[in-house]
Amino acid sequence: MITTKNPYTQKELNTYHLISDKELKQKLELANEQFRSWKSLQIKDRTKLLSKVAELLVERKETYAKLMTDEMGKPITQGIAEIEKCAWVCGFYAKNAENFLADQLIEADTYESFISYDPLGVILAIMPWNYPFWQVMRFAAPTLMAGNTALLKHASSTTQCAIEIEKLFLDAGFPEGCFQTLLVSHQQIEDIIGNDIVKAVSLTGSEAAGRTIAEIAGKNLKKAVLELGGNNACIVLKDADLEKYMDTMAWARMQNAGQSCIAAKRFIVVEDIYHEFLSKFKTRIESYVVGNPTDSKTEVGSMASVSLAEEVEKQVKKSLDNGATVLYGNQRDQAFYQPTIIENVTKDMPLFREEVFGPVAAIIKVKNEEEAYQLASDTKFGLGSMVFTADVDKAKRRIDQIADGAFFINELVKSDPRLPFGGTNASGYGRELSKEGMMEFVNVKTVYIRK
Ligand SMILES: O=CCCC(=O)O
Repeated sequence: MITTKNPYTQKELNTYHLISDKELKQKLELANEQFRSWKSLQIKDRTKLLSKVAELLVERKETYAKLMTDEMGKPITQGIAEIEKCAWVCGFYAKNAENFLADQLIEADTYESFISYDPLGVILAIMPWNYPFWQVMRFAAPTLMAGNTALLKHASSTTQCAIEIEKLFLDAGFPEGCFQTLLVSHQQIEDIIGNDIVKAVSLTGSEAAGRTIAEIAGKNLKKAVLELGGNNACIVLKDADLEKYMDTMAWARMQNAGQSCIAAKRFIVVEDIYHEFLSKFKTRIESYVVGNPTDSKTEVGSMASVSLAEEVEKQVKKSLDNGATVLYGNQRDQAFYQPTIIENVTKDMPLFREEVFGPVAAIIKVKNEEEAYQLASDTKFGLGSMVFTADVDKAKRRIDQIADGAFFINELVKSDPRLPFGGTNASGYGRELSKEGMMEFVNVKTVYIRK
């Protein structure tokens, strides 16, 4: 049984029953059966359906945003923006899928040779609560367009979002079984991955979840794409344009109440600009409208649950016990955590070492640029890094030293349907979005013809 709760009001929302093993078997068989006809459909027909999904998303954006606000506390305006981004990713793959999937001729020592991109079959997605629509749609759009069918195990706290997403595909005209939401237990997930019908798994979630799913997938020789946690550094060099980029830097941490894998978690600031940065950063953080996520003026709402906020509180407390200091904020009321700035953070503290999934900016002062880059990469995670500097050419010379999946100069790390998205090391492997993301769940088949 799943019970959902509004994190801001603490009111219970709904209860749901998990499906039985027998129902699960039927759903898996339906997905497999549908795969046979779905993969044979002309790509043009598949893309028409995805364009319809994009249309419905735009039509229903207020309803879906309200649902996210209720289930996980996302401010309503950020929910609307999330749904618009979902429509964008659907439009992007509707436009580009045919081109991405076209046979690729490769000259070899024969009459004809080429690569053909075939779907794999039924793909399982395990998705988290922080971007309940976006993370599902960025998986589903390329995966379905490639001719696969999809199963979704969503975070239980966003169960109604999961149900609505299945309905969205059906309403757009996708045949039954193309996209199904599964309300299942952890034990059932293991059975699903082990089932011969399921060919691969995509997980967006924590490092711990990644290790578990990778182990199950590995044992069953199933491909996995893992998009896990991050501990992105935001490097601020002495020539950074603070006037121009302060909003971007602050938002890099506070978007979605800090609950983003790609948020700027560690601000590494060179001493020459430290005081100016901190004073401007504090002014910006103080100015955020916080509180009720249903209010269209709210910028930082509630976190997604009391336990998540308590976890952040513990990480902050341990860091304060070790010498860090509060510059601003650090009040918690149930699931609401005030935007917070913590100074004097050092390498040994949870605020430096661990992923902090809430609205807390850790500030680290360094002597120079060299030390800044060195500390930025001193993490087991590898989702992305960002640097703010006027000398873009110099920053570009650092590209090959950044072992992350992304390096953004004068911009916050963000996802974009046109660009690959994913991490290295403890942030996982594989890519989502762009052509690369679509290629994760296809059979890259060599065709070789003699005549
Ligand atoms: O938590 C992951 C970040 C989601 C995104 O912005 O694409």
